[in-house]
Amino acid sequence: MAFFYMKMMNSECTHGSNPSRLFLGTSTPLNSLGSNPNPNRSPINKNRVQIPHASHRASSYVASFAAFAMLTRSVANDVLTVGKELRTLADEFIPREYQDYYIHEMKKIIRNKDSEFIIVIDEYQAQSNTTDEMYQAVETYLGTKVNESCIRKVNVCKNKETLAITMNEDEEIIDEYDGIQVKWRSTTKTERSDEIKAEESGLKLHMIDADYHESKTVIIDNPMTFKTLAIEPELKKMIMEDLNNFKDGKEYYRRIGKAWKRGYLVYGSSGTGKSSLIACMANYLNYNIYDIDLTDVDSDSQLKNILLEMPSKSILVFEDFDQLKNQIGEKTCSRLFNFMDGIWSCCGEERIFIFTTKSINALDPTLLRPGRMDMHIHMSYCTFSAFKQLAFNYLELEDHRLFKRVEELLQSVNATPAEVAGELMKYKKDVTMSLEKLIAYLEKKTRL
Ligand SMILES: Nc1ncnc2c1ncn2[C@@H]1O[C@H](COP(=O)(O)OP(=O)(O)OP(=O)(O)O)[C@@H](O)[C@H]1O
Repeated sequence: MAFFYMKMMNSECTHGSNPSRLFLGTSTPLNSLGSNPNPNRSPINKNRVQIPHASHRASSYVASFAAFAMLTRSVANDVLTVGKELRTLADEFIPREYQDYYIHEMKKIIRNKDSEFIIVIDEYQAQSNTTDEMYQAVETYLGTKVNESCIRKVNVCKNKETLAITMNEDEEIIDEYDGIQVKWRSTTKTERSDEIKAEESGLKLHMIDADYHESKTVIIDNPMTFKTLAIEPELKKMIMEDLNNFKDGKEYYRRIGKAWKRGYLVYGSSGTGKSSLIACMANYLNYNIYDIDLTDVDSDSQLKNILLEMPSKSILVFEDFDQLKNQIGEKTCSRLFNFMDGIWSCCGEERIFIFTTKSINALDPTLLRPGRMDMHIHMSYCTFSAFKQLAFNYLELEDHRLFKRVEELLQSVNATPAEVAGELMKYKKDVTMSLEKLIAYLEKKTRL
């Protein structure tokens, strides 16, 4: 078994010149200790585990590492008794708030027989921009293991009057813990930094399953912005102001003692732009969208793990919640609400929850309870001002003699923005023809 300790540039961080990230991983399937690992397989692409950021003293983490090695060994020795072993060892060694997390991860690894995995430890905590204690603990520990014959970097820690000797790049350290040989490696080469660059290049939709594997990540090319979204201008203004207040609200939320999160209920018929609004919000805030599959969630800790795994600056979407609720059942639903309202909601910051539904009447009143959803957004059928926005988007048209007729028709017929956009797109080279076709379409609807 080998652990990898990788140091790498982290373009997410804004601190100093070389913020780092540690990777601690196995290169051997845990259930087959002693078998030959494939040296060509990079551990970077395997199960990735982001350690929840620290609030404990460094010594807890050293204990966690020790426990981790023991857990790994117990898994390798006896898979059948692993559940019990994990719980006992976790009780003994792992800080309480991380126990479920560790156990969940270990079980995941065991289920996946050919598993390799990595634990990622960032040098800086994303939310508070302070140095991560676990990172420091490992770095200090490795400082005692380095090969003294090498010339190396010595860090003088401000305020601490201590010298920290750190590993050189690409240096390997063979270590042993309780009979298990481990290898630490430090490197600046980073597949992860390429990944991060890719992440930064577009709006991403992450689909997370109940085992909170990030099962699929799709880069969505949805350029919808508040400039192009066709809704009533007052509503647009209200949503944008709300998002601005939320984004700048760190101090405010802290002062009033509330978790820095916001819930939106977006409702309206199919084609009124609910998904477009979500894409628009994500583009505006530069957040990623997480589409979470809750159908297989069957315990509190599983749900907690999924939700705690969500990074800050994320939008968690529960689409067609009335239907989803039928699939996931009452229990999961109330677990979700409890999470959102309860103490756990304070873990993680800058999170937006969006629930959508085609019919607000089909929703459980508990979701509509005051204080649960901060804002209810009704996506209406196409109004005249929404039509003008669509005409501008699709035909670059600000005014036309046929607008009057379209306005009259939209007052008496329910047409969604998607329907109107569809008609406008058909003859985009001839604007008059395009409007005439739209008018014919709306007139036909009035007769239905
Ligand atoms: N308000 C809108 N502004 C601009 N374009 C819109 C709007 N509503 C719908 N569209 C257009 O119609 C398409 C479909 O809309 P969208 O998927 O956002 O509707 P929806 O309400 O989420 O529908 P569903 O409930 O069926 O998922 C969008 O890709 C967009 O091109």
